[in-house]
Amino acid sequence: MYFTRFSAILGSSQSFTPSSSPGPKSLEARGMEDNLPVNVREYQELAEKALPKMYYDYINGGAEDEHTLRENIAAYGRILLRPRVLIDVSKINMSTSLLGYDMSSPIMVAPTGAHKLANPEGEVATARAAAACNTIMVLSFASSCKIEEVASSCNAIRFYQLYVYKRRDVSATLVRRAESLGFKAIVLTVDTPVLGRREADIRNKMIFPQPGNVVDLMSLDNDLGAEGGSKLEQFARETLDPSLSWKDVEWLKSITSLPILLKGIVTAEDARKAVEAGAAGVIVSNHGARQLDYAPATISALEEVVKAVAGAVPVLVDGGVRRGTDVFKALALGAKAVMVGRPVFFGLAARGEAGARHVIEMLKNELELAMALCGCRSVAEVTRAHVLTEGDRIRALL
Ligand SMILES: Cc1cc2nc3c(=O)[nH]c(=O)nc-3n(C[C@H](O)[C@H](O)[C@H](O)COP(=O)(O)O)c2cc1C
Ligand SMILES: CC(C)CC(=O)C(=O)O
Repeated sequence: MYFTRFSAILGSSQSFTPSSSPGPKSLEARGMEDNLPVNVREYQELAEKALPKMYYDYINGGAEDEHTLRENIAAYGRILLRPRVLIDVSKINMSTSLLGYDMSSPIMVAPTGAHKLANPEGEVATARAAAACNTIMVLSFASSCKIEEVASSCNAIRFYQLYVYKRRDVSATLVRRAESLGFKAIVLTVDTPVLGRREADIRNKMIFPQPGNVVDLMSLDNDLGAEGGSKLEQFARETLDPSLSWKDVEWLKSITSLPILLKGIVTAEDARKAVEAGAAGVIVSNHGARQLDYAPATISALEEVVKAVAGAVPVLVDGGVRRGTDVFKALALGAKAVMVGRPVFFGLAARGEAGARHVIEMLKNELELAMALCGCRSVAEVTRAHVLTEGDRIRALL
């Protein structure tokens, strides 16, 4: 259905094939080929046309007034760049590594649930796109595809995102499966003890397909939502454990030897606790503004967390990254890497695996350009001095 709608938009003969000489200079990488979207915003427009409203609203929406949703993007816009000139930028190296795993750039795929809402191939297509871009994908606990299908779809470095369910055995089983299937880390999401209030989903009576991994492990009420409202909300109420606390990090450590990253931290206090608890990494995230409205924009919270962590573990950030310059700003403020959620989902909805891949490649190309124009030849050369934040401007006036 999605492809039929999309074909009408883009022409059914269009397909994105990787350039034989990949690199920032190729026309395709610059998005100059006929009709291909040239930026994330255009992919979002295509996704909106391709998807049923209920699914587009689920993917795009945020919590309550969507203040934080707007802020996640707007706060990037308030950070200015301080380019340095007359530096030889004929060679730019964007590569980096996380927990010892190499990536071609500091742009990773955030865990987002239910990719079959966007494309029949679901997370298998996303995983292939991430693998083609040599980056790490974090597979959602709420994936449509089974973890085994994704693991066997391609040779890539993958992390596994975990929700702690009331049924601890279900969470524990999936952690063990991830470990045995070669996933390299567990990303424990800590900002969702209960689901945020997503009013578009409530209005649309959002139907959330049961996640592929969960179907066999527990019986869920198929008639969720019979009283109206969002089925996702009822699914979350049935499954998520609101008693999740710091002691559960200990529990998780007791059932896996994989490194554990905590996703959903936006304060210095919690960042310090995460390090004390033995986290191997901290992910500054507000869940794409889908949980607590009026939580800070993640790029505004990043520096506080980076300072609190003081280099003990890597800090990642997600939320609102739509441009390579956003990635650059996050690096300058101390992030080891960024994760992108909706942009990849939009690419997948618009053009399947090719679209998801093109979105990541576009962001990489934009980052490369930003680095060149700021005089940075490697990610290590991107420093705090390359950005001017609102805080900097206020301090300069005092
Ligand atoms: C449709 C959708 C589904 C998501 N599902 C999950 C999930 O299953 N687990 C999780 O930890 N975060 C989930 N997230 C949050 C993302 O991991 C990430 O924090 C967020 O999308 C980043 O913001 P961005 O979409 O602006 O890039 C989801 C986000 C979206 C948009
Ligand atoms: C609660 C999950 C099932 C999905 C999720 O994390 C999300 O929609 O933000």
